[in-house]
Amino acid sequence: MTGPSGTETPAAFEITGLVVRHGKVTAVRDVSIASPPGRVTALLGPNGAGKSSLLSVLSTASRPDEGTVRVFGHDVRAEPTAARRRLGLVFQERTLDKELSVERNLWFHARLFGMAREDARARIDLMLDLFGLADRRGQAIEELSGGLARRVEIARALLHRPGLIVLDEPTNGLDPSARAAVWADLLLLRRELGVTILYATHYMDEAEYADEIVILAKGRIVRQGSLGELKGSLDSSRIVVTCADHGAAVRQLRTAGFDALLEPGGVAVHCADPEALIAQVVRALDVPGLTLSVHHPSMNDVYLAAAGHDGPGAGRGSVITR
Ligand SMILES: Nc1ncnc2c1ncn2[C@@H]1O[C@H](COP(=O)(O)OP(=O)(O)OP(=O)(O)O)[C@@H](O)[C@H]1O
Repeated sequence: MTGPSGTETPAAFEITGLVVRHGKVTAVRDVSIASPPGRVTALLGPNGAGKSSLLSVLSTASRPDEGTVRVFGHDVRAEPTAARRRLGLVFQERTLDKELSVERNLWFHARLFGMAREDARARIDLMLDLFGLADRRGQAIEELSGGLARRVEIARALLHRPGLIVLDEPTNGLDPSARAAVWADLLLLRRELGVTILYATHYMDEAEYADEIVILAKGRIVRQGSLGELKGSLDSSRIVVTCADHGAAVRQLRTAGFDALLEPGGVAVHCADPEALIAQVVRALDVPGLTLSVHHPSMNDVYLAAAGHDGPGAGRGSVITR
């Protein structure tokens, strides 16, 4: 990738032709993904799709069976220590020492990464401030809520100034308000520190924070793109009509030239731009108790279509305009 000065700047991560096997199981099959610095990438996929196996190789915890993986230009196989120094990791299992204070946990991490005492002290203060943890510095981890402990883990992952933070299901087990707080932290990091983020999640709403979404199934990439691109690839925007006589509504709409379908929630008119057609749909109908609503595909529709299921409206016909 070319930097602002015209010099080549390495990708934050670059995964090429990655294959990961666990004995006879092939968990990741020929996956290639890259990210420039500063981008947020989400990995989605059902259980067993290969997300953790991919993140484990990227984090240098396990080795690739085939392909290459680089972190800021450092090959994880040839230069694992250099790659590791550019990485901040937050994994599913909690790795804080529960009996130690917030500050001691951060301190041990800083020393493990060879940070000088003065630098470590200043950086710990900065992270505690940034994450709203300054008044908790002396508290033992076991006294904190799950959401706060997760914040400490994220603060710790950032201490040694990594350019890339990798999170495997960072909000797993947290309640909705703690999840929202973790995401506020992550988006702040990106804004304030320009950190590149790669995360795996099962929550569809969390995928919407990403610039790039990669959906894996059975070890392969089945969809990839921005949220807008992925939603645009689905033909499931629609106007939904409910009224006292759905049969009459279908007949009237078809007479008017619309491709109307009777669906569980009412009568659907699938089209690329529902807002532009809604007035024509209203004019075509003469039925009691009429209500109309506009639906656009959600991340859930994208995910279900990619995982091989029919989402609401996925793959259905679009409107025939008059
Ligand atoms: N240590 C292991 N030994 C054997 N098989 C494994 C091991 N780790 C993962 N697998 C298998 O590899 C495949 C991919 O698993 P992986 O954990 O990478 O998927 P995942 O997408 O992270 O799933 P989840 O969302 O459940 O965490 C699965 O079939 C899994 O059973």
